[in-house]
Amino acid sequence: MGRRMQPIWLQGMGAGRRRTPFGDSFLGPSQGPRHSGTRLVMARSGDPVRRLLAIYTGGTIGMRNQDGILVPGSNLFTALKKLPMFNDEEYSREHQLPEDTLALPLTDHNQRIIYTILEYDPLFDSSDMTINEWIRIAKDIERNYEQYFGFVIIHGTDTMAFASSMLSFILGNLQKTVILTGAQVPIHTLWNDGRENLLGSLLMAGQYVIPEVCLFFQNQLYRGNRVTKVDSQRFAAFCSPNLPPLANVGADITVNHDIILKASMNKQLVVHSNMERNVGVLRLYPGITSAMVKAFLQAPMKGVVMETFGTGNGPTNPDLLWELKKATERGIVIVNCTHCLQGSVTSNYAAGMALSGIGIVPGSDMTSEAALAKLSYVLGRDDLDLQYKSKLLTKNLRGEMTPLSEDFQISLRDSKFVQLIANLLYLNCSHDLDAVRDSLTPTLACAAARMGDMETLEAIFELGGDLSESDFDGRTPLHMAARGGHVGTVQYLLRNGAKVNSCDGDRNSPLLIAVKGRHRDVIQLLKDAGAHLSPQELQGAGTELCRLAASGDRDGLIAWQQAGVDLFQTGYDGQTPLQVAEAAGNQELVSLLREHRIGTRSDIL
Ligand SMILES: NC(=O)C[C@H](N)C(=O)O
Repeated sequence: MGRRMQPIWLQGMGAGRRRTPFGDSFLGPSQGPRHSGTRLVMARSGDPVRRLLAIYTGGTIGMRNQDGILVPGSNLFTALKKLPMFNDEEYSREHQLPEDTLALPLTDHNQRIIYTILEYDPLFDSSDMTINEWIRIAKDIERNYEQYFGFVIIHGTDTMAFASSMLSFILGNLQKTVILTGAQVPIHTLWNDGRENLLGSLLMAGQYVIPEVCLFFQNQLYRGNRVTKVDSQRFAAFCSPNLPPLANVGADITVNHDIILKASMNKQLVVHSNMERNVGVLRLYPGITSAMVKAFLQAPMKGVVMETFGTGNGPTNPDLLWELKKATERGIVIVNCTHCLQGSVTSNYAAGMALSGIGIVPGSDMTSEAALAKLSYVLGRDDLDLQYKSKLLTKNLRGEMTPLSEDFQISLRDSKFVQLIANLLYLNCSHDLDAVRDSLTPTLACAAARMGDMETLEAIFELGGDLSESDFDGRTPLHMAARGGHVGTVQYLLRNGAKVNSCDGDRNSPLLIAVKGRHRDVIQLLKDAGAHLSPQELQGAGTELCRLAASGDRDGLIAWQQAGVDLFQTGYDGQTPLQVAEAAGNQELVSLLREHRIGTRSDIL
């Protein structure tokens, strides 16, 4: 018997070897080709294999013709096994690949890519896909995240732009390549686009680290939340009207490195499965009546993408505007997107201004698919209040929109400056900047919290920053928000992992800082979240209370009491605050403290 090799699929990534995708991301000049002057986001060659998971959900690509009708077709694996471009038979045999796994022939750069097919049962025409199926895909990616280098999702084209938009929001902190693809003509027919699309997707996902949800079709790799289906039959079925492709595949591959999102380093993949289902799309048309709009906006509707004319205009009919206004007042979030294929909503026209004046959120240059997905994601975030959700919708979260130009008009004293720096660090940096980012993040977050700037905190959090980390003085964003008395920010931080009793370099807890600032609402929030003053903080409390009593500082005393401190302890000289107030002749305070002592006015203090 000849010597048997260890199956190759047990080596490399599959054997549990961990690597940070970005550790391997950039191909230097000596390591391989550069294409068209762009820096490649390419996996370093020389690794024995790259393993991919191909999730087959259905769609025309695998369909079979039954009596002249196309129906979803199972067993894509067997079809691919017969095609040499998808199956290096000799290699598979020699390396004993498992039943559901195939190897591509070696790439031009000697990269071996093997892929496992996970076939859904039942398979779907994509017209039947819903948020439930997209969450299922995301969970399958999560379950298999460590074992695979990248992921290809084989999906019907009809709703693929919705799927790629939804998945871009469902999958948080993505560090690996996820590519959706499919076909206009089944892979089993002689002349089809399925082979090229699938092969291209496997090659891109197996060779490049592009930490985004992408869509590959007709030699172009697009950002998934920027695409829309524009042709029901031609092979060039998709376009990305407001963002160039991330990569073009021809004789050469050109990767548009500058626009590829930066991965959130050191963050775990998060599947946001709490997507709001009660969202919809309302396309305005000339003469639409207020009664129709009213009917559309009834419960259970929670969020609506409203497709408007041109740069975001709609009829100025007062009845219709009234219905929209009533809906926004009821808490329905409406995002204004243009029904034009290309371009952005602006506020150039009076008709557009009328819409923005009634609480409708401008959608910039988002596609309707992306806006719907974003609404579903943002409205599903139970940790945010409604006002903040509306604000978040105007922010660029996953590269789905070009930020509004006002976001770039910053000054050094403006909180937008902090936000811009955070964005630059997270979205555009090379890995040399990772260390800079890690050391600057707590400082940026503290600066934002000090200003009560929840937008920036949310941006930092969304981009993968940890909001519980302390700056060089040991202060956390919660300390800073408590100092500023920013109730909403404190609430937000507590919901997003802030440690309620952490102490800064001076051993002050957020609660003590709030007490000193007399921020009663913040004190209450912190107490409700389990905050307490430490023994060190309580040590000098008696003396501090006497000092407050001497200066007649009623609010100061109330703040200490609210934090759970007994007002009748003694100061350094054995006197109580009541005795000090008596000695100072402060009758109002004396009577308040007396009543407090006998229990009748404890509510006042
Ligand atoms: N080309 C296609 O895949 C269309 C098919 N009806 C689907 O979306 O599943």
